[in-house]
Amino acid sequence: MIVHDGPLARTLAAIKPADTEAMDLARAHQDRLTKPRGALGALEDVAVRLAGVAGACPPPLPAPAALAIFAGDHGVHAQGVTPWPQEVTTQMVANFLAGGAVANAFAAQAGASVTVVDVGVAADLPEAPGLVSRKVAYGTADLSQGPAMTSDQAVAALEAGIAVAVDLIDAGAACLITGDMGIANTTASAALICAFTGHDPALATGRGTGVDDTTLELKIAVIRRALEINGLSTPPASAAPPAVSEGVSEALRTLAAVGGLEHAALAGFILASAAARVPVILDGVIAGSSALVAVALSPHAIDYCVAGHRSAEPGHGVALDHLGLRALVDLDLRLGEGTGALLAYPLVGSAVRVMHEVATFDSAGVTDKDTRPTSP
Ligand SMILES: O=C(O)c1ccc[n+]([C@@H]2O[C@H](COP(=O)([O-])O)[C@@H](O)[C@H]2O)c1
Ligand SMILES: Cc1cc2nc[nH]c2cc1C
Repeated sequence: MIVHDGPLARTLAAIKPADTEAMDLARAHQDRLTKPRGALGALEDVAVRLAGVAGACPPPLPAPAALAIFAGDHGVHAQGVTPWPQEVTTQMVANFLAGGAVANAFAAQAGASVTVVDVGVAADLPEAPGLVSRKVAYGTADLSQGPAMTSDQAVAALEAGIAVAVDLIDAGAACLITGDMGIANTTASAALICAFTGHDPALATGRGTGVDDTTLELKIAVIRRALEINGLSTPPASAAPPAVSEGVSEALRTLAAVGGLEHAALAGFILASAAARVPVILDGVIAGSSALVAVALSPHAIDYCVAGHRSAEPGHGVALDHLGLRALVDLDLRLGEGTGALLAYPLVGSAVRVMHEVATFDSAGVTDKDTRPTSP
C-alpha cells in the first residue's frame, strides 16, 4: 500500500534523526556537573536523549505534559482471550472522564492533563468534556479470522493519533504520554510484537488482565492462527531491512492485519511527536507494540521515545529489547491507561532539571579528580 499525500505522509516526511551535536554537548555537560561521572545512571541517558529530541543543550523542561488515552474495542474478544466483558472499555472511558481511574490519580500527582480519545469503541459515547471523538469504527474485526482493519481504517486511525498529538502540542504540551484502554488489546499487542520481531507467540503472549493457564494457551493459539491466516510469517533474524517504501507498505499491512484501532492511533501519536521534536513517554505493552509500528514506518521515530516502564507482560520486554529502549520504572504494573508512563514522568523532568540547575565543578569550586592540577 502506498501512502499518498495526507497527514501521515507529511508526518513521515517531517521526521528527522535526533540532533547528535546537541547530544554530544549534553554528554560533555553531564561530565562537568558536580557528581561523579555517570552517577545518575540511566537518567543521564534520558537527559542526553532529550537534548537530541529538542536539538538544544540543555533541552527544555518537559512541562507541561499531556496524557492521551486512546480507547478501542477488538473483534478478537469473541475468541475468549480475556475474562472481561467488552463493555468495560466503554465503562472505563466514562470512569476516565469522571476522574475516577488510576490514570487520573497518577496524572494529578504528576501534573499531567488527561485527554480521552474514542478511536474505536464499540458503542456510541455521549459528548463530554475531555473526550475527543475520532471514531474510525465500532471496534476491529476478529484478527484470527482475517485482517482486523481495512488499510483505510488503519491509516484513518494513524491520522487520528497524529491529529490528537498535533492539537496537544499546539495547546502547549512539551511532553506527550501514551495511554490506552481496550479490553482484549493485549492479544493484538502480542500479535504485533510477534509479527515485527519474529518471536514466537509462546514467548510474547502474557496474561493481560489476568487470564488462567487454559485461557493463556487459547490466547497463544489464537495469535498463532492470526499470524498464519494473515500471511505474517515471522521474519528471519538475518533478513536485510526492506527498501523504505516497501517497509512502509508492509508495516501498514501488518498493522491492519493484527493491530487495534488504538494501536494505530498510538503509532500516529508517536510519529507526530517525533515530527514536532517533542518527547513521548511510552507506557506498557500496548504502547511498546505501537512503537514497533511507528519505527517500522519511520525508523528515526525511536529517537523521540522514552520507555516509561516495563510492564509485566512478557511481550513488552521483547518489544523494548527490539527497540533498544531501557525502561525507567519496573514495578510489575500491568494496568495500561498510561499509568507506568505517568510514574516515569517526574524522573524525566528530574533528569532534565539537572542539566539546568546543577553547578559545574568550576562554578561551584569543587575539585574534579580528573582535572586537579598535579603537585610539582
Ligand atoms: O499496559 C500494559 O502492559 C497492560 C498489560 C495488561 C493489561 N493492560 C490493560 O488491560 C486491558 C487489556 O487486557 P486484556 O486481558 O483484556 O487483553 C487493556 O485495557 C489494557 O490497557 C495493559
Ligand atoms: C477494570 C479495568 C481497568 C482497566 N484499565 C485499563 N485496562 C483495564 C481493564 C480493566 C478490566
